[in-house]
Amino acid sequence: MATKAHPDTDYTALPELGADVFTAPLAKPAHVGEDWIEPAQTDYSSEDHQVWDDLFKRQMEVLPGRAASAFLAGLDKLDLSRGGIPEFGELSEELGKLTGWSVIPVPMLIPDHVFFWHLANRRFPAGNFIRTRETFDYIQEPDVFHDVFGHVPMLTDPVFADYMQEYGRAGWKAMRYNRLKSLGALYWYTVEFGLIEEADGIRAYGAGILSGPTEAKFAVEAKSPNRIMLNVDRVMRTDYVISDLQPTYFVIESFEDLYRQTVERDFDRLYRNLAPGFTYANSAVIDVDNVINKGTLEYHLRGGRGSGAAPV
Ligand SMILES: C[C@H](O)[C@H](O)[C@H]1CNc2nc(N)[nH]c(=O)c2N1
Ligand SMILES: N[C@@H](Cc1ccccc1)C(=O)O
Ligand SMILES: [Fe+2]
Repeated sequence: MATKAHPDTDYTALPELGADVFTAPLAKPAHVGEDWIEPAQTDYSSEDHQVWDDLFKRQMEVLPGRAASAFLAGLDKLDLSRGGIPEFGELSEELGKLTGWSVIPVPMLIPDHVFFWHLANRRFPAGNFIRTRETFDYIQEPDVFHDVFGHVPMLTDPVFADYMQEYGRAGWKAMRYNRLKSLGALYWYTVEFGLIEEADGIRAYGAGILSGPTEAKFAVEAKSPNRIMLNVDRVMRTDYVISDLQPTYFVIESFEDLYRQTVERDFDRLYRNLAPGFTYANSAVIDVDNVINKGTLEYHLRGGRGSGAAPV
């Protein structure tokens, strides 16, 4: 009989789901296996590569002075400015030398437990496809530009790289406590939309901020959003929107501080005390908050995306 991996201690084999570790199934395309890895990266057209180059150029016009230094250093270390959609094999080779991570192609959003399993093994699942000109400004599904440009440079930072692996390891426990949404909020407010205090001011390290020009400006310098120091107990109770700019961003002092607040703390007690849903609205400022600046929320009060409100 095949031995079954124990989700909290053995990260080598994909654990089987059961009544205690359950996530909603996603329709798996027939050409991928249980690991959801694409047999090969897409054979991109020259237009696909051109879309990448244009997205890259647009980001480089806004990121200096707004992106975290770890991110900009990562772009450099991986030579991501050389043009065209990176080949994942070559990219993994370079990244592997730096922090032991690799990048694997996946077709779309993959099930939570598979996503966690890859992260726990220092494999970053990246969307294979690239957006088109029609969806140039905004897509909801993560494509290769969001995943590779936005996430992969941060994986060159040794502390952040460890945090990502530990996040993957943390997933199954959260599932057993039925608190995946709470852990998901932590991912959202750090990995996707995190800000960091640097000597020259606040900078972005979250991939959702760094992969688009509007949010890069909005998150770092607009008057609308709240900017609050990260507090894990608070963030894991906070709702989030996936379809618009964030009303609130959470700020870390350093990646070491993020690591201390999360990896070096046992979440069991926290999970036991968390309500199954969210307690705080994504625009709320509450008593315990260490507020850097309280936003006007003007953008959201005017109706947000689709209303024509300026992201100010
Ligand atoms: C909560 C969980 O970490 C998150 O929703 C996962 C699920 N599956 C994913 N799948 C892909 N391809 N990319 C992602 O960022 C995620 N995120
Ligand atoms: N230390 C957390 C795990 C964790 C690591 C990294 C990020 C988030 C959570 C736990 O005991 O569950
Ligand atoms: Fe992402």
